[in-house]
Amino acid sequence: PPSPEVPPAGTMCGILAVLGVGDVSLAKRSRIIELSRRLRHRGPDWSGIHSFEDCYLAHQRLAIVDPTSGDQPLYNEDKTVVVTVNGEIYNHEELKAKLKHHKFQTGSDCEVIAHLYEEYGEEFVDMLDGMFSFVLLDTRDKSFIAARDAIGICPLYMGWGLDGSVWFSSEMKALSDDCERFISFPPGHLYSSKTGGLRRWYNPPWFSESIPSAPYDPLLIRESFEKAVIKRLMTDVPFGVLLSGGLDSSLVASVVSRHLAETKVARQWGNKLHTFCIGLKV
Ligand SMILES: NC(=O)CC[C@H](N)C(=O)O
Repeated sequence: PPSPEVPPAGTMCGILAVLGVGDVSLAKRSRIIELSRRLRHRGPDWSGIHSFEDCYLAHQRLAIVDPTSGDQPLYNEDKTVVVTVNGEIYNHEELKAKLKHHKFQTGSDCEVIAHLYEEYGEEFVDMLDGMFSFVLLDTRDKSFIAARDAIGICPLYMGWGLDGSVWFSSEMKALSDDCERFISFPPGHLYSSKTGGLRRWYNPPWFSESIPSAPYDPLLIRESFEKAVIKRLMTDVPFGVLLSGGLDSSLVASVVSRHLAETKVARQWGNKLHTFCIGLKV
């Protein structure tokens, strides 16, 4: 799992989805926009909402990849599949290469989710390498799915309204007042409206092992660590590293500074690494 000291790029963005609310009034829409605004601090760059009958998908964006055209919700070609995502899909380019006959409308890493769903159905979640929480609505049969990354880096909550509606949100504050009951969405799980239940999509072989048996291999640890840091440099906007003063954040900063010059972001913003520390005045 990534260190919490990895730059916060992508840990923000706010999503809110309300499905099957049985109310298509303007008042309901305004209420949902108002609730989505409670997540504004998670994404100052854009606010978006898509409604289809009595289903609403809202987004507050902190733009990381393709800031100019990647506003959300995102869609498939004919806009029958709608998706609102918080997260980063690190292998989006490889996945796009598998979807040659699909037309992409944005450069967002997250758009791939709508097209993968069209191609593979809900099983596609296992193909994503990244951190994410998302809600996807298939307007053709009014079904929806929601999923959270393997270890729950991106937050997600799920709630149920008295009117039979199902809610998802990045933070509890957008659903606590309108839901009769709500839960923290379990990491590595997927909710599908078709089956009406949650199931674990993340099933690595080591889940069933009681004692991990790989021999100690420092070179492998080093390579994996470097790879994990490098793939998180996928950004079109400047970023920094939070230094805690400990070993982990120093290692992250040293790997980043060695690889910064090769990144897309360095060509535009320069290859000087910005670091931040938090201090207390006593
Ligand atoms: N902050 C986010 O969750 C970013 C979402 C998406 N990857 C983007 O760049 O816009």
